[in-house]
Amino acid sequence: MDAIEVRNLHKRYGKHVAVDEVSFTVEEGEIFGIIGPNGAGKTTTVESIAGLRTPDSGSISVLGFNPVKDRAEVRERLGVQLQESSFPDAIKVSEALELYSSFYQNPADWRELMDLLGLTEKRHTRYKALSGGQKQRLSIALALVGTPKIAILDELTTGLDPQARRDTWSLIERVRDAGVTIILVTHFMDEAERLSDRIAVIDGGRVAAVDTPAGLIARSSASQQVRFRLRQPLDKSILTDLPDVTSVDMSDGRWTVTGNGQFLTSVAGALARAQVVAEDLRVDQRNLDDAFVALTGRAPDSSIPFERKVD
Ligand SMILES: Nc1ncnc2c1ncn2[C@@H]1O[C@H](COP(=O)(O)OP(=O)(O)OP(=O)(O)O)[C@@H](O)[C@H]1O
Repeated sequence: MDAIEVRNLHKRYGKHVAVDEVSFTVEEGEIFGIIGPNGAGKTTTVESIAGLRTPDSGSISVLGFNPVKDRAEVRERLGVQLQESSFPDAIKVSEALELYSSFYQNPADWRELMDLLGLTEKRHTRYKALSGGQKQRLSIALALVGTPKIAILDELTTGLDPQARRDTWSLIERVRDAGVTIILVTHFMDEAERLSDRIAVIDGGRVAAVDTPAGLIARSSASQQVRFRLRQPLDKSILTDLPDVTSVDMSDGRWTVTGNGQFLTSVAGALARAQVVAEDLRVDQRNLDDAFVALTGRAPDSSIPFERKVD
């Protein structure tokens, strides 16, 4: 069964169309990534799924419920970590978790969650005194405290240092393994590629593509390169004649072969047949960044600063 079905979602702010006929489905138990340039309509889309914004037209089903009409049912089953969580400055970590858990019929053990998110030492600390990373982890804990069937995580690791990001990724995988369906909105291509089962690329309010990370990468037309050195001489035509090889350059003993499709396998086979050994071999892999550029014409925004965790 689909956990979420979004059909022809449309939302405008004044004259500005923020979301334009967006459709996709999220399967139960998957991590569904949403990526796209700034202002693409990602937050508007996920906040509509959570019932926090009312679409102008289109339909949304969350586990069979309508987020606007069946608000209580959706709230009980869907947890949201919003981009800018704002809590009273004076509230303490444990108080926030206890308070939020009281909103749900079947809450998680908030002390366990606090421990899982590495916040136990900070349980008596007031919200305003938390570091950016700690605030972020608290907002994740609050999204999970209602034992939701679906969690929406918007900018999951923005503000976290590299180690804390990796810890958070492991946590999210554990949450998914426990059966929670996750929608992950992110600016980080490595995060989307590592965590998502499928990804929707949203650009200018429209869905540009929905596919697995590997499927999106395969769609990007960018070619791949392999570089190596050869001890023995090699007739260049052995490589240029290979299928899928588009160019071969050699200078200072360093070879650069560009191609697509299965060209790496053909190059490796040709070198083996010629009985030459490649040294210092380096493959420039295509990744989700390339797919993002191919689909949106823009480079992903990787300039979001992170804040050092102060523990
Ligand atoms: N409440 C609002 N009132 C007016 N315009 C809005 C409002 N919320 C969003 N917008 C505009 O709608 C468009 C989509 O915004 P949205 O926040 O959904 O995009 P986003 O993809 O989440 O962007 P970002 O990655 O920067 O968070 C943007 O042009 C934004 O300026």
